[in-house]
Amino acid sequence: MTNFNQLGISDSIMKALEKMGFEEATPIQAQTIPLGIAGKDVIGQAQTGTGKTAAFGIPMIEKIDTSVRKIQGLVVAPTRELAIQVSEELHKLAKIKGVRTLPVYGGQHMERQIRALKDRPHIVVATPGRLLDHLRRKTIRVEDVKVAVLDEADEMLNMGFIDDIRDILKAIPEDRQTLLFSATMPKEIRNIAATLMKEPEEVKVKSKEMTVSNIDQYFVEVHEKQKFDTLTNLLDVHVPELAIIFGRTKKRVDELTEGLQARGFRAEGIHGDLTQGKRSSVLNKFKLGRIEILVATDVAARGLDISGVTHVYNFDIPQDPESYVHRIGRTGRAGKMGEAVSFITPREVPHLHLIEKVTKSKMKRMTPPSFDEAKRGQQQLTVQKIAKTIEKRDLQDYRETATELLEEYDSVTIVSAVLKMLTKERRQTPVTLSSVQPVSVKGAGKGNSKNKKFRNDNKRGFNARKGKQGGRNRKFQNKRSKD
Ligand SMILES: Nc1ncnc2c1ncn2[C@@H]1O[C@H](COP(=O)(O)OP(=O)(O)OP(=O)(O)O)[C@@H](O)[C@H]1O
Ligand SMILES: [Mg+2]
Repeated sequence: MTNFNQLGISDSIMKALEKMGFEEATPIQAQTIPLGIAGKDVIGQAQTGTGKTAAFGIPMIEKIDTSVRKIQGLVVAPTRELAIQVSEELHKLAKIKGVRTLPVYGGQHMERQIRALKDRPHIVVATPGRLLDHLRRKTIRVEDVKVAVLDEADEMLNMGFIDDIRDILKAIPEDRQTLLFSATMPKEIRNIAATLMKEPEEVKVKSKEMTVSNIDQYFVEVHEKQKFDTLTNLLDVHVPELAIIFGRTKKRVDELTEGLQARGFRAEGIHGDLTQGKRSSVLNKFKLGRIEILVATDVAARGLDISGVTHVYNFDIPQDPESYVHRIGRTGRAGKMGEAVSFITPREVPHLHLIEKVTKSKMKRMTPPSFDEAKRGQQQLTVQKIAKTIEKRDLQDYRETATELLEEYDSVTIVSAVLKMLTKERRQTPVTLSSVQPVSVKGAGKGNSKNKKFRNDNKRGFNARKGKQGGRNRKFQNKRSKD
């Protein structure tokens, strides 16, 4: 265990860390903060939820000269929600020093954003598309950037973003410091990364598995048509505090959300086709616990740090193993426990094994609960509600009627009727989803190196997600770069 005061951090940030309740540095922080402060380029890889944001944020904040009203630190992150979150975390670390941070992302009002940029923040956290937009319009100045960070570096250097990232980095002076962080870093991506950096120090927090050990990982083998009923049964038995359910496509997310709502769950969906206003409001409601289930595409897979997420369900198994690692990493963060359940159709079993092999982790088989078990789960919820009402002790007004009822019926019959009235009987609402193709590992390659397999699968995953032909791919990039 390392104390932050051993890492050469200045007083104002030390105070911020104390205020944030960070007592000890995590391993990735202990290993990369001194390198970052020393001005080195760093590629940092550590598991999800282990504090990579502060690992790049602290050295960046250290380099900011607050007397100079220019952008000196630039972080690029793949999604809008992540840009906002990273900006907030940096703000917490930097405000005592007087460093001003600004998130800049697609879907936000352009004029307002330009005004905010004119106000000269010290650090900007941006999504790539919108950042390029500003660079082209010359509404952002990056000539004074001393530290550039790619958060979720492998995603940022994935084929869909690579050209954008090159263009962005070209605009920043070469004597900059470049920091790249992610929980996953396939070798081919690391090679690309090295071309953008100066003698980077590679720090990989050693662990046997790519996933964190405090996430219990399960799989449920289930036929496509039974997936939805299995999901609601599981939710009734698990009773998650907050759960994220990942679906493969936007349409799938919409259908799942509607289905869950129809069965009485407080669920809302998030994906790239929604307006930014809707995306933000859904995420805020989820953070506040006003909805209990967030249904999402991979747009919510990376980086999001929402405390209280106890369960992640892969309703559809992700194509690539990295996506699996990031998705399940939305739970089990900062040392807390979490549970991840992946649905596998019988034809997808080989894909499950591939994910296990690449991530070096094992998923335990979970027997799906029966309808009766789910029913008992639902009733338990009602029992809890009744117990809470009893504890409040303000039942005086009801006693007379209760006594009369007891003269007419026996107590078990009365309580059963109350339970029935208060329990959501979900199965009365049938839900059918459009069918989807199973994920397959065909063409994953039989090379003897795991990396090769990983790479192949990774590419396939990319194609499957982002359109197979070059043309469609391009279209996708355009769409994405508008972010
Ligand atoms: N040293 C620390 N002590 C206690 N909590 C910490 C510490 N460092 C970070 N945290 C908290 O841990 C949580 C996870 O941190 P963060 O989001 O930076 O993880 P990450 O490694 O970037 O994960 P991901 O790979 O999913 O992006 C955050 O809530 C953060 O505030
Ligand atoms: Mg992160």
